[in-house]
Amino acid sequence: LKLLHAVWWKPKMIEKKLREQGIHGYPYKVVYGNTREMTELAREKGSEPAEQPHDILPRINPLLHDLATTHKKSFVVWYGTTPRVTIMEPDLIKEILDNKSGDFPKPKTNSFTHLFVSGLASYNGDKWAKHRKIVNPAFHIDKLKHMMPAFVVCTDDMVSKWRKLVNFMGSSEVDMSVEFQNLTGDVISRAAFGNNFEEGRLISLLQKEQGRLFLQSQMNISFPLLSYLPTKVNKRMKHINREVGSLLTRIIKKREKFIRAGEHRDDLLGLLLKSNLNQVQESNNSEAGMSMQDVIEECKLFYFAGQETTANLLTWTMILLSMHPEWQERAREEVFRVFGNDHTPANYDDLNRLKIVNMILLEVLRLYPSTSLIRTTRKETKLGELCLPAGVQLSMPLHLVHRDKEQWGDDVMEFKPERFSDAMIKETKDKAAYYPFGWGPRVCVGQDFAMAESKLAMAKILHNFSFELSPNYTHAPFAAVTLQPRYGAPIVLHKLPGVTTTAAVS
Ligand code: HEM
Repeated sequence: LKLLHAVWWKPKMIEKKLREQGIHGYPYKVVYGNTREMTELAREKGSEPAEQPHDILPRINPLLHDLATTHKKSFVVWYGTTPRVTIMEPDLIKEILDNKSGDFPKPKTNSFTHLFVSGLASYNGDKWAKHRKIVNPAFHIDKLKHMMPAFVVCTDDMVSKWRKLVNFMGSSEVDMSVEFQNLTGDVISRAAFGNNFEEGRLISLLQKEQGRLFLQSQMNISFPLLSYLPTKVNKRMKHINREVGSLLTRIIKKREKFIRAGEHRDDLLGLLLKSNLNQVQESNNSEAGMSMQDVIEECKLFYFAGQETTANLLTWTMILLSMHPEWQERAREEVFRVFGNDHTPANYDDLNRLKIVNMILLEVLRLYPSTSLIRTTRKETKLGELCLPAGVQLSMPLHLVHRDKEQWGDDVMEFKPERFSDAMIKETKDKAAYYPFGWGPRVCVGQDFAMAESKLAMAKILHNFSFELSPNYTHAPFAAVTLQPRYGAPIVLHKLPGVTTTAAVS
């Protein structure tokens, strides 16, 4: 009876309540929900060429596209027995993301997901509040300023390597998605672990493999129980989890020893441990701080939350600037105008002078953001005029809302960085029609970190190279937590005339 209730009665009741409030979708099917339709539609329409390159939804999620075209604002999709209601209206999105009383928590993650990622991003309630309070100070702008040398070293390493390739061949084809995964992994390793950079790099590689295996395991949406069986993939994931755990334990213990000896380092780990210690001392309560396991989870999260997201932002920026060479030229002209022939940005304040580069990054984040923010209802909850039953997931898909004609106008599918001029940013600031870094109390803790890293990398690349899409590039974005180019991002780099090696890399 319990099983029947869970797989038939409960979903049917929720479906009825949603339908009564005008929330429609594909009908619920026992156990599978709409996963079969999703797979079939993806197979059927997923490879159809897009009319406009940035009109990507019909390809990446044909079911969502179909429902959004028919129902416009709110509709439901069944992931197995879980209903997921899509919310498109900025006022409602703001109500959900701004909620401070815990009415819309993040969905619970299972023990298998914890192998890959846990920490701040998946907690709710008091645990989230405690961790957020401790993690926040480590990402403060004043602290970021001290991390700039780490960003500069990693970016210079990458640019020097490219210059060698280009100098040798005249021009060179590089897969940007691979290069930027390496760059952002190195930046986090250096910014987080300073002197323990090499161990950090190993963690980065292992976490990258863990991400790939996790994604592979999630592809089995038709057989979700596979996640729990001792398959080769699952065993490897458990092994990586242990390995990363012991690497991080060693680094953290070493660092705690230094702190006890009065020696402090201003990298993310040092700042996190210091903030943790302050919290315990101020409240005179050891429970107010994080445990060793908690710190390990937060460090792992830095890789998951900060590596691929930033690598994607940079990868799509290179692709879009290759598709729109007039903007590539405008951005390069700005970099040379602001810094001259012999310099590139070297500190945090320098980066604020790059207005056009900033506009470009914001427009790339509009068109190619992470996929969706998800919250849930634990009890019957009011949202605007709606009364949502318990157990409903709420999805706020960035790639859909960022492409809503009502919010952005008829040219919504066009790449137009001028949308993000200072005046326009002010006008749309309070409207949750643009939220690439989330919104409200759970807004991305690393957004200034990511923007600084991306502006620096783009400034140095523009200062050294011109670039274009390789004939081997196929525009096929696909959604796997973040939006990625399915077949990589091969781009041809050309040496800029008249730029000397030392000046270019300095
Ligand atoms: C372009 C790069 C990035 C993008 C697009 C991005 C996007 C986001 C978004 C949309 C959220 C909110 C998720 C939600 O509300 O469900 C988020 C949260 C978060 N991000 Fe980022 N992020 C980026 C870079 C980073 C970096 C570099 C770090 C750290 C090194 C980071 C750490 C976090 C953490 C810890 C959270 C969880 C915050 C919380 O729940 O309180 N992110 N990010």
